[in-house]
Amino acid sequence: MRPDTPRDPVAGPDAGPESPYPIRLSGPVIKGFGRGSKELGIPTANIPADDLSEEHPELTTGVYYGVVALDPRAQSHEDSRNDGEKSAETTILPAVLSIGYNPFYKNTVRSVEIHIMPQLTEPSPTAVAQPKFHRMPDFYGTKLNLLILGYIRPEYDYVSLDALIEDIRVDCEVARQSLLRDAYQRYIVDDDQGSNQVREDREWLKSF
Ligand SMILES: Cc1cc2nc3c(=O)[nH]c(=O)nc-3n(C[C@H](O)[C@H](O)[C@H](O)COP(=O)(O)O)c2cc1C
Ligand SMILES: Nc1ncnc2c1ncn2[C@@H]1O[C@H](COP(=O)(O)OP(=O)(O)O)[C@@H](O)[C@H]1O
Ligand SMILES: [Mg+2]
Repeated sequence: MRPDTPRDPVAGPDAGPESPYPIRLSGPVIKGFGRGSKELGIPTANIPADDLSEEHPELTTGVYYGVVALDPRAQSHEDSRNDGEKSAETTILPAVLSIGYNPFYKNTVRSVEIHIMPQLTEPSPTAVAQPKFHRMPDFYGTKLNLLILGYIRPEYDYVSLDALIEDIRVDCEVARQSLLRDAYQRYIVDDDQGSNQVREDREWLKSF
């Protein structure tokens, strides 16, 4: 059960991601249990977790923050004349995610669930007590690239659905404040100050 202790406003070192981060994950967006939007009002894009134990044994269950990109070609499907061309612009967006068994729901299989947040230049919808979590048009089947930049907390069970929602709201704020630091914003905004490694990670994020 969640301990009754105050939450830190940021997670991870100010100087930037520390080993083993950043960690790269990618996959098509698949169906989950359909609870995210319906029960919690928090949509989460689920990607397959099958190869996680072999490919990333260092990724323990828990809540993380990072950045994501969605394959822009999936969004411009109708315009098939452009097929194969990478003309559409890829946007990098902030994200908060959970990896694990959702102890509140007692899942028997591990899932990777990503809640995509609005750009950091927009006001945060989760800074208030009655939040409206960010919602985009559905993008099932679209390939998603995720760069995990830091760890926030372990997964917990909760006394109520409201307590789970409130903790995820705080996760969104922790992720946002963590990503607003210079060394992390570089993964979202290309300010020419990033190292070669940051540039490589950004290139990877945008490669579909
Ligand atoms: C940032 C974040 C933190 C979460 N933390 C927990 C947690 O501590 N315990 C838990 O049982 N589920 C946690 N969840 C998972 C939600 O319960 C999950 O998103 C919900 O069950 C929706 O599942 P679905 O995609 O299969 O519909 C978290 C989800 C997110 C996005
Ligand atoms: N901000 C968002 N973050 C993640 N997914 C979103 C967001 N807005 C809309 N979606 C869509 O909602 C779907 C997830 O909703 P959810 O209720 O968690 O269903 P599921 O159980 O199938 O994962 C995603 O697959 C995606 O298509
Ligand atoms: Mg989901």
